[in-house]
Amino acid sequence: MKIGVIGGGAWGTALAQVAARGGEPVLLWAREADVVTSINTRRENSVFLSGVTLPDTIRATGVLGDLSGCDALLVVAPAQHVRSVLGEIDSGATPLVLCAKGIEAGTQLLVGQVAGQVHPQAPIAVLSGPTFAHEVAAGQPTAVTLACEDDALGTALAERLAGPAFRTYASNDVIGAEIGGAVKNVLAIACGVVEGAGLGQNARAALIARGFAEMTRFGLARGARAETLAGLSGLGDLVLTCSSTSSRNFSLGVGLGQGRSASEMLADRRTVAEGAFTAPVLCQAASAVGVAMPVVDAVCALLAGADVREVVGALLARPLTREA
Ligand SMILES: NC(=O)C1=CN([C@@H]2O[C@H](COP(=O)(O)OP(=O)(O)OC[C@H]3O[C@@H](n4cnc5c(N)ncnc54)[C@H](O)[C@@H]3O)[C@@H](O)[C@H]2O)C=CC1
Ligand SMILES: O=C(CO)COP(=O)(O)O
Repeated sequence: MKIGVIGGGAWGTALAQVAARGGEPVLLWAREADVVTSINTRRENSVFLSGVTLPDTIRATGVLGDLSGCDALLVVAPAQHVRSVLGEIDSGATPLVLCAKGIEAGTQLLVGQVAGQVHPQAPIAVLSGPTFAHEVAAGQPTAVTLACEDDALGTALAERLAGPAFRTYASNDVIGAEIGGAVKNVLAIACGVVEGAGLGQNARAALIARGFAEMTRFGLARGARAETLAGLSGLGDLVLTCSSTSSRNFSLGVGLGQGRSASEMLADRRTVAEGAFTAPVLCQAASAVGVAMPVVDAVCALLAGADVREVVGALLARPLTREA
């Protein structure tokens, strides 16, 4: 199965390396000419994943049409750009494996649903889980969910991408796998705020648990299965990104907690903090299905410039309620 990768950021590059581990050729499309040059001439993506030597079997291209001979495409562009990038490629019925984590602004669609609209003939799969790109690239043990409604295709993809230190768990809950990854990015911002504002470890643990309750309520309302949300792509990824400054979303939250403005921190950065884009869409999507997400609402308020102490005070002052 020849794999193509759409997106030459840190995660697309690490996944190209995963796919190339058995010696198979992998073609990676990158939007930036300097990324294409860096990979093809220096065997390194010095822009988004510096310090990692890539094998000769990974070739980069700036031409999306070059991917047309691939048997499956990993889609690793940021969530808000998936529609436009996929719109530029004529991949027919080639399976698309969505690896971005987010909800599209305007439509409130998960990226797999966006891909299904743009390429109705293509089988859709989702790869998601607790996966910092630099750890995967370093060959450190990692496990992911590979979700696909077509069990045979899902199993084939899971086997193709698995490696000695990269375990893939097959699932057919595509929506569940996507919702975990999208929602945890917003909750990671909240946990970063706790860190930045010095609110303590009790608060962070409470946010992870109550955030997981919000993820579960929203996920069930959108058709996810509870066991998927409690698995690698949900709770697993939530715990990872809510406890590490390696997470861009957590780090953005740390800055917010220290009183910095989101727009200042997001201006001019080349790397993506998906939670900042997902948060406002998630607030609307939750309200559309009648689900309360107070932590997500608080993140939206902070991203819009509200005062940290006031937002935290308002969260704590809500009427007492039952846990479940
Ligand atoms: N970095 C990580 O550890 C992981 C990232 N992800 C997800 O993978 C997706 C991609 O993230 P990264 O590879 O980390 O990105 P990155 O932050 O390393 O790089 C930014 C990416 O955004 C792309 N980009 C910027 N503007 C664009 C535009 N107008 N159109 C198309 N692409 C554009 C760049 O080409 C580049 O590929 C995100 O949804 C992220 O949540 C998932 C798991 C792990
Ligand atoms: O999704 C990730 C790890 O699973 C990466 O998290 P950040 O985008 O917050 O860095």
